[in-house]
Amino acid sequence: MLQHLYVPIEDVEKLERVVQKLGYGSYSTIWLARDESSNEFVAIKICTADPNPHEFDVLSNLSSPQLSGNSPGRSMVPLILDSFQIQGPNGTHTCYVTSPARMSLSDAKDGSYIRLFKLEVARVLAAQLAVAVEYIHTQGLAHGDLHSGNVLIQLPSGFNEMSDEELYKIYGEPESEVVTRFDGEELSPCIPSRAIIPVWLGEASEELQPSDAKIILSDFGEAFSPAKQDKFDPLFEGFLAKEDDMTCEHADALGILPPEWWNKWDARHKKFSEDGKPINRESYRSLEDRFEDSVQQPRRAEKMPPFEPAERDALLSMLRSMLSFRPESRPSAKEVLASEWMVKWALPEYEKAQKS
Ligand SMILES: Nc1ncnc2c1ncn2[C@@H]1O[C@H](COP(=O)(O)OP(=O)(O)OP(=O)(O)O)[C@@H](O)[C@H]1O
Repeated sequence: MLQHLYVPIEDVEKLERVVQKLGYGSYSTIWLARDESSNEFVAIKICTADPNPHEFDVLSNLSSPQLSGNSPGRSMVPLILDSFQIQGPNGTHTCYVTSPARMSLSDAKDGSYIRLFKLEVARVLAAQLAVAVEYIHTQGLAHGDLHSGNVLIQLPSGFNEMSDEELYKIYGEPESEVVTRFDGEELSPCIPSRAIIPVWLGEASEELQPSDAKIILSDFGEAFSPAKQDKFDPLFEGFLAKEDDMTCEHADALGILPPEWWNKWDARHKKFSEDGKPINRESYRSLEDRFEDSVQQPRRAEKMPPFEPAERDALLSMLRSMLSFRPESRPSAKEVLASEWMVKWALPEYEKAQKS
């Protein structure tokens, strides 16, 4: 708990023009506020009491006006519009102002019973993600924590025209809950006395339209410079899964590991013949099987068009190359943008959405 020293709500309420809470993470709370000069909504990220938040440094560098101004990827990273500090009982909280967002992709799915996007929207989102990642790579950075909770959707145009009263009428006023201890003891002064529940500005994934599907790639807390630092993560991790089970899943989906790794994996004999055929198993799912039961079948069940075979094959071919076991065999973001699926399906859909 001591590393996660949040700001007391009273200190947030002292900030002028904070109107709602947008979200929270392990290292911050994020608030919707109105910029006094432009009258537009902004997001204020208030970090936990950490004298030197890594993300702030990264985003400050990315926001530098010297960096290529008109690259489309630049509009998809949260540029810092302003920054200040709050002193609280836990120490100094760095606060920075960025564009506000409506929801993350995972929020949009959680807000839906069917958890699917329109095919056009999925293409537009994937194209922008590749553009954004390629942009940050050109700035010498790797994001380090790409997942659907960190891809945010921008607020719809027209949101800024809303008055605070209209905002509260449509989305509700801030609701808070008193913070108590399980053992009934007094809270220490470093724990906020109340917590505000984040507002829901989002909509169900299937309702999102291509023209509204504009992303902001957020959470640069794990970003790093590959030229200065190596970082290794497994392609997939499982919650509570054993390492051998995860390795088996990798080999089922993507084929056997490179020989020098395969030969070191002793448990392979229990699950595979020496030439990599699955043995002693009732179920075994290749990448194509997983795509069929996790993407195509749910789409058909909800009467949403599935991927046509030519597009599916191009998409799987791009994904398979991105999931190569050896990092050096994986395409760069630039090469991903040049893949058949991007060129024939995703990027044209993105261009169409920009014009509409
Ligand atoms: N600009 C923004 N506009 C709207 N909501 C945002 C914005 N930035 C972040 N959020 C929301 O707040 C949540 C937490 O943000 P973020 O992941 O950046 O915080 P964090 O403290 O670095 O968290 P963690 O490292 O635990 O993910 C996000 O999942 C998102 O829902």
